Order: sequence, then structure tokens, then C-alpha cells
Amino acid sequence: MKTTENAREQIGAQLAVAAAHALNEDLASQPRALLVVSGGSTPLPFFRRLAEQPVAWSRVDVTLADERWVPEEHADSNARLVRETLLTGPAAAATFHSLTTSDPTPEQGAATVAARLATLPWPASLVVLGMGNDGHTASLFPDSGELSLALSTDDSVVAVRAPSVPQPRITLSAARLHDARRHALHLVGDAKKAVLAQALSGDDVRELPIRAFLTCPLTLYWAP
Ligand SMILES: O=C(O)[C@H](O)[C@@H](O)[C@H](O)[C@H](O)COP(=O)(O)O
Repeated sequence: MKTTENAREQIGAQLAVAAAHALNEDLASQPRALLVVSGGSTPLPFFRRLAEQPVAWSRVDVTLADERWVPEEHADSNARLVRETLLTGPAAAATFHSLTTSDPTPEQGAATVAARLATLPWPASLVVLGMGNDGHTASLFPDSGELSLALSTDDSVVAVRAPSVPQPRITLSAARLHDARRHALHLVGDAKKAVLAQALSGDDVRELPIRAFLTCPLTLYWAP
């Protein structure tokens, strides 16, 4: 296995240990704990290693930071990714809460999803964020007409459309994504490192929405 792949496996494993520790720490003082994860390709090593961690998974709720508005069997579904890679082995005992409904659009399903999320044990033990090369996180896209709403609303979820992505999305709002005891940012590669450096050197959240999460404690998990 190439060095880069090794490094990405290692950082995923380190994040998995940290996530398990966060869940176990909170489960020591509360009946259930919530984990919020992002989709995409970066989390695969993290998900596979977390699935094997010693956690009281039957007391854990898992949901997503955002989702593509596609059926769960769709190749682009984050729920499918989570069910196939994270909710396996011991972690199969966790309870997953999807961000989609049978409604044809996220605008029509958002209220149902918000009611579903309201039942979860907020604040989350951990929110794991990814980042795109355009500085988006979750589905807070710089080119989305709903970005300002998603950054300012007290609602839990926002339906999002953006020219940069092929499908309508639903995303947890910035406010909901901030409702956590711990935040981690998981990204790999030099291109994203450069975008993060640019994000850290400015404050325009609309330009690089990841900036909405760089003013609170955040642990960075990065590999080349
Ligand atoms: O639904 C999604 O795609 C994610 O939630 C998204 O916010 C992701 O974290 C970034 O797009 C990075 O994706 P990669 O890990 O694939 O680069």
C-alpha cells in the first residue's frame, strides 16, 4: 500500500478512536449519544475503523451532516455509504436517522426530517465535517441560493440547491451543526490543505463556508 494511502488509513483510524472515546465519555453520563457524520469519499477509512470500536452502539444515534435527495439505494446516497461502511460489525447496533423522506423534493420533506432530528439527544457528542475544494462543508455551498438561510436560520435543516452539485440536497443548518460538544474536520490531500489555509486567513463565510466552523474548537484530521 502506498505511503499516502497508509497516512489516510492512519488518520481515519485516529479519528475513529477519538469518536469512540467521545461517545463512551458521554454515554457514561447520559442514556444515549449522538454522532453526526459527513458523506463523500474521505470518511471511508474512518467509518470502517469506527465500526469496530468498543462502543455501547445500541445506545448511539447516528445521523448525517447532509444528504443528497436520492433514494437510499442510489450510488450517491450518503445513507447508503453509512449503512454499508459504518453501520457494520458492532456498530450495526446503532440507530441511524436518515435525512430523506419519500417526498419528491427536499423542500417538501424538510419539516418531516426536522421533526425526526428533534427526537435525537442533542448536543451531539461529535460532529465530523468534511470540506470540498470550494470550501463547502455539509451542503453549505458557496454557489447555493440557500447559503445565507442555512448560515442564519434556527431551523435544523435546510433544502439546498446549487449549480455545483447535480442533485438537490438537504443539510443540517450551521446552527444545528454547531450544536455539539466536539467538532472534527476530516480532509485529505494538498489541495484541501491549501483551501483550509485560505479559509484560516480570511473571514468571509459566504466565500468559504467552512469558515463558519473555524471560530469554535475544532480538531483537524488531515493526511497528505
Ligand atoms: O455529501 C457530501 O458530499 C458531504 O457531506 C460533503 O460535505 C463532503 O464532506 C465534501 O464534499 C467532501 O467530500 P469528499 O470527502 O468526497 O472530498
